[in-house]
Amino acid sequence: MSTVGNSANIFWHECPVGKQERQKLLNQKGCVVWITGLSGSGKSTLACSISRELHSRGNLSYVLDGDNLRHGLNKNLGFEAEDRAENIRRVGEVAKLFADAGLVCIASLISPYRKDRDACRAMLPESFIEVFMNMPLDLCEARDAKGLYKLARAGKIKGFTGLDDPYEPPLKCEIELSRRDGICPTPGAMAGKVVSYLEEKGFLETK
Ligand SMILES: Nc1ncnc2c1ncn2[C@@H]1O[C@H](COP(=O)(O)OS(=O)(=O)O)[C@@H](OP(=O)(O)O)[C@H]1O
Ligand SMILES: Nc1ncnc2c1ncn2[C@@H]1O[C@H](COP(=O)(O)OP(=O)(O)O)[C@@H](O)[C@H]1O
Repeated sequence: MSTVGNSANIFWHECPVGKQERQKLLNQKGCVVWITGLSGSGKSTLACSISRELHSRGNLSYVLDGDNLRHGLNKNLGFEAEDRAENIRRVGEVAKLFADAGLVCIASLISPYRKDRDACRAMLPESFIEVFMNMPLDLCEARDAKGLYKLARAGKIKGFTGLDDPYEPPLKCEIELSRRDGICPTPGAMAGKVVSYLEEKGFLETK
């Protein structure tokens, strides 16, 4: 019997079919690809490109997109630091479940605070791949695909990441994606780099 957080008198129940059996069935190893970066840096586009590439290779993946999850699981959270921290904690726990199911879980969230990302990493030793979308603020703002930078500049959105809210870039991540000679690689090229990394590390087969 244990107490975890506010849950007292709880018991962990083991099931006969575990992660190893699921991985053998899927011929892949569960892991979490965690994509972090500013709004407009290309996180969602990359996440979908990775998922498409994995699908074409016969690997099962699932995308957890910050924006999308805020329509349901995280609809009770705002953008204050503590809400962003809870957002990342919650998504980290869900991602861990997907990895335990044997999937390649692709999480794409701004996830601005290093300590929050590191807490997710600590939940997934040896199976957490942090991908930093290192695109400068001026590029993200020039894109402004959702018009949010314009609204933030006009004072209609307070605490917008990169403008009047912090973003702490990774100090040490598995993969850093950035422009080359001022040119942004295509989503396909970036997805290829991530998938090659997963292959090299043995996540895409168990046989
Ligand atoms: N204040 C503020 N700051 C940053 N982003 C904002 C904000 N308000 C709304 N949005 C929209 O929310 C998306 C980011 O949600 P996340 O869950 O990824 O954010 S976080 O990880 O909790 O910081 C983000 O989506 P992306 O552009 O895909 O990153 C925005 O569309
Ligand atoms: N590799 C890329 N090259 C050029 N434009 C891109 C690339 N990736 C994303 N974009 C564009 O940038 C904008 C933001 O992309 P998105 O994936 O929504 O970013 P985020 O999820 O980080 O907010 C979109 O208009 C998208 O088409």
